[in-house]
Amino acid sequence: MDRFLPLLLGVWQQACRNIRIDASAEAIAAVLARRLPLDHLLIRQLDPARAQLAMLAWTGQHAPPSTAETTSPGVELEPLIAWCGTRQVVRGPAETVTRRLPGLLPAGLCGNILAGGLVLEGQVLGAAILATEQPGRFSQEHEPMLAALLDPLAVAVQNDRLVRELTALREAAEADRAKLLARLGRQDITDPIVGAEGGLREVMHRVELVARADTPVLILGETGSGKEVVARAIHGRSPRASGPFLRVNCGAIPPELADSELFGHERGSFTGAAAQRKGWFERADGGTLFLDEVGELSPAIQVRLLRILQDGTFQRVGGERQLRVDVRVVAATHRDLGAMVGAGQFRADLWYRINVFPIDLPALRERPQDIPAMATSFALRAAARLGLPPRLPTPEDMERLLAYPWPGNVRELAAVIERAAILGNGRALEVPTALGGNAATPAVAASDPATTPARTPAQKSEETRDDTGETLDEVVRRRIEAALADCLGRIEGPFGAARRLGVNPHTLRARMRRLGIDWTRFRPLRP
Ligand SMILES: Nc1ncnc2c1ncn2[C@@H]1O[C@H](COP(=O)(O)OP(=O)(O)OP(=O)(O)O)[C@@H](O)[C@H]1O
Repeated sequence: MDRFLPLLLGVWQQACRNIRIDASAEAIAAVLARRLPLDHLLIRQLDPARAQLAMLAWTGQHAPPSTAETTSPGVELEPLIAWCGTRQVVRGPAETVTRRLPGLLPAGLCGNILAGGLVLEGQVLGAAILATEQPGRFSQEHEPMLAALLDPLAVAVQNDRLVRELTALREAAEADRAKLLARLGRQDITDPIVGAEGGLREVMHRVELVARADTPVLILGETGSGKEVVARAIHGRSPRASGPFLRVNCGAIPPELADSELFGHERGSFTGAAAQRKGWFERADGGTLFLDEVGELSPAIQVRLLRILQDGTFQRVGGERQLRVDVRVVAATHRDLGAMVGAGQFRADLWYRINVFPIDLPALRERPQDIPAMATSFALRAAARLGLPPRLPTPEDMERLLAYPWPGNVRELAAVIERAAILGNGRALEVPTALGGNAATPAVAASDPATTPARTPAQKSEETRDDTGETLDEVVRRRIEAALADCLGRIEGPFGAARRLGVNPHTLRARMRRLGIDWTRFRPLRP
């Protein structure tokens, strides 16, 4: 073995330096040619599971134009796979080797052959074939030499295989991403921030200031005003941008699961904990964790959160080990956390910790100058998502949009524009119908919207009916119908009527049955 050491070292170096097999085969062949008679080095890949044999590399002057040759039909691969597994070296004229191991040599290869199987961690990968065009040039002393070289050659094949797998996975992930973005009508996963130069100028200034620091940020704003968009902007401009950005809706986690959701659990730590699970903090390691609706966390979780914010350590539920993560926390709430602290509902020490750098996000009605650009951007996005020709709001539409107080903020505006696009079906944007009669008249808009408390469309219909003399059932019917119209007939889910009305979907369905309300009437595209 010692006499092959310089050769072996040279081949290992080339196998490790070159990731793709065509490059490593060329480099290895050049090293081998200094010690061996060699015209061609061939690397064949064997896939025992699919019974496939393919040519990975073929070096030398008379290499074939393509190395894509695969198994000839009818070739029985079992004996070849078994031989590769033994890692024995064969030597002899091409015809003799072919008779002994059918399928090993590609058609057209003649001369003298030295070949051995490539195996890594017990898995048969393929075979390496050394060939000279003149007969009889390999001798017995070359056999142990090739046997010693089979390991680095197997590593070269494995590197190539792993790179191909990674490339295929990356391409599949990119294709999925492109497909999903096309369905969302976007070019990029991050939302373009409309209004960055307008109503959000001050917000974006604060985002730029804080992004590069690693301090916690607290974003304060009404529901749907764009708190997540701002949190993503902070992450995207921070040194953690290439790390994960994860959003947790603290209000949606059942209190009894909050501990395990945020910090993970060990296997068997409670009934149903069948396997170990990483919590949100661990999954966000190296990135940003966006704790939305942070005011909804229970007092017990607030204590644990304070600890992880103070020293970065935590324990999984049922675990004894102290774990450490490097996570930046961006929290958000639509609640008045200061008042909650005063009322004893939120820990003062946690509030000080997350309130280092608050960002106040104005409600949409406080920045009407952004509405035209947003409506246009959402109209284009809706058209792309729905596969319709782009239709933009008319000046009259803009007036209506500007007159409406947008209690649901940007999210509501996006939903109205999408509804308008669906209703218009590519001909126009049906903004008046999409606003569903809820749009404030210019007279209403003239009353100072900034001082008008946010009202849902359903709330507004409630206010006007007092003097109409409606029965209770009629009132309920009107509210349900208004919510269904707003939610395009959807009952369940985050954008469903049940959520909007604050009732359980089962309760809503039961009421609808009793009142004879047919949700299909509210679906925009009825067959
Ligand atoms: N400035 C903006 N430019 C473009 N789109 C925006 C902007 N602000 C918000 N949006 C869009 O409005 C919708 C709601 O935004 P986002 O989810 O960030 O609001 P939020 O305040 O986090 O809501 P919630 O309080 O319900 O968690 C999203 O679809 C988002 O893309």
